[in-house]
Amino acid sequence: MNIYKRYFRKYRVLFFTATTFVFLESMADLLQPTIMARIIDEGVREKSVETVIGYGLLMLFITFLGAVFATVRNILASKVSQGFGKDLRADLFEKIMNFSESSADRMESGSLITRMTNDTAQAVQFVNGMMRIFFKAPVTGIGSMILAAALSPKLSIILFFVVSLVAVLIYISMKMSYERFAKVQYAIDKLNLVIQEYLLGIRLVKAFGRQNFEEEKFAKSNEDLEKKGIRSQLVIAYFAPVLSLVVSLGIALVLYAGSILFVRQEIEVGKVAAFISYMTQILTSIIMITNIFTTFVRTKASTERIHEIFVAEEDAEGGTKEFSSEAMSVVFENLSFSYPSGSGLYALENLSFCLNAGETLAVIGPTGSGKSTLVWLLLRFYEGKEGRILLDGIDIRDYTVEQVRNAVSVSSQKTMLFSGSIHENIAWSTPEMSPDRVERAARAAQAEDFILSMKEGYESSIYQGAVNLSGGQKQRVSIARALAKESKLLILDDSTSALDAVTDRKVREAIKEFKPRRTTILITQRIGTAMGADKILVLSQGKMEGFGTHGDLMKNSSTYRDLYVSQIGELDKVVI
Ligand SMILES: Nc1ncnc2c1ncn2[C@@H]1O[C@H](COP(=O)(O)OP(=O)(O)OP(=O)(O)O)[C@@H](O)[C@H]1O
Repeated sequence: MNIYKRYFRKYRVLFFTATTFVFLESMADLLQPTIMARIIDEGVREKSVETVIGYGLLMLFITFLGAVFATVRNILASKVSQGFGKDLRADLFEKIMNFSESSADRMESGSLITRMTNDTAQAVQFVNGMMRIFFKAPVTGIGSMILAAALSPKLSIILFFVVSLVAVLIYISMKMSYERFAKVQYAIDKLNLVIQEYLLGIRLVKAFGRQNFEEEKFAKSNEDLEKKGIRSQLVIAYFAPVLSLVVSLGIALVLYAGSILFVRQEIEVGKVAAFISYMTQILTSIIMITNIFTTFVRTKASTERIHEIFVAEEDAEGGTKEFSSEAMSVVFENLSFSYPSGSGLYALENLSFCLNAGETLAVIGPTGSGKSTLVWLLLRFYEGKEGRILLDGIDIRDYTVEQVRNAVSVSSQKTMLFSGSIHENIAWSTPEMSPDRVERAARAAQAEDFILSMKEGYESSIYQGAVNLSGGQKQRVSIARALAKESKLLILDDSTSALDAVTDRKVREAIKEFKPRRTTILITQRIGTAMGADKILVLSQGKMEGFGTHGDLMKNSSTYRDLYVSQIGELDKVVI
């Protein structure tokens, strides 16, 4: 529950004011039965109308005060709990933004959404309840016990047994609830994931006629949630009637014992009535405490899930070195890396190559050979296990993560555009970017024609998921966005795969014209794209199969030659 501490500090004044009002409200409640006893014993029994009216008015006044206190504490409780919820969600969001890739791989997005919404809502409810009933129940309960004991020590013996029995029942129900509630939250995670996956691939699901399969998957998760939900509520379903039964038996016993004491003239009628009233207050408080414990148990499970986000690994920080040159040299020295969540096999193994500042490197290799992994390492999403990467001759870990990412622009394999205008998407790295730069980047990415053919040109909207653009159009906007960013290293990760060969060539030529001295890495499966680069790196199963110019590789790399033959034609027609 440590995560509440920092927020508690911020809201402590409002929190204490609210609890003060809760305390005052409880006092008002506690006074009622004693005044009632006076009305019966001093007013009704003595037939004194003035006494009945006097105490009656006092009772009304105290009730009114109690209502005022309750209103104030409700307002304050809402303010504090909603403010806390807003702060908690903001902090969680910030933390998730700084997640290391390993953390992001580990926590599925469906689970993160549940934690950000359901679990925080549970925490908000807990904080709200803490100020509304958490203090009220113990104060009213303990106060009632003291006043009841003062009224009749003998009847208090029955009270003691009833309260003890109820406390034991609550303890057992709490133990049973915790595990079940945690399972409910994980079932919600799973359901969210199924929904999310379906929504992301909705067209594919329909195209493959897999609706039935997806429906079944959803139904299974939905049923699982239903079962776990029922199991978690069964605890309350079983225990609530038992508690009510114990409470009713207790009241019956007090009435019975009270009547015996009354006959023996050891107690007055008003006092028995007040005792029953206090007993009801005590038992209501205990029921409230049961709710508190249920909320507490649920919140404990939710808090642990929120806590997991807060302690997740963040992007590594680094040293303080700064980039000096205009373009960036890139050196890999015996670098090996395997994904923390992967099979344990190296995604890149003992990789060494050197790319001078301003040069273009093409990385080619079959699928799964480690091409994208190289990009993630250059962006410091992951750290190499052995060996090192040098940027401008300095170990990548000696720069801050922010510096490295500022110096690199990337157009990734999975094109992702954001809802907003085309201009906003291209100028995404620098919102105040001049329209001229945006248009130049669009021209270089061969995107201007289709942008201008749209009704509102650069101000045309991109809908969520960029559903109103074709695959090739999305890729071109994504390339323009990478080009427009002021960077020293440009990485295009298979980002011209949806373009025809002519447009692909035009894009490559324009990239160099746009910023001639920018180091560029082109990741590709196409030999035609790789051929024109200053250097080509051939990867296969994470290992370097060749490195050099097109001519060098045609002589020395059988993998490269095979790729060439498969894509371009027979070797005897090849001019090396
Ligand atoms: N997040 C990840 N967690 C675990 N393993 C991964 C992860 N990403 C990639 N891998 C594994 O690392 C290896 C290299 O993957 P990578 O994406 O770098 O290949 P690639 O050459 O870019 O492939 P493609 O051309 O298909 O994009 C593959 O075996 C892949 O299964």
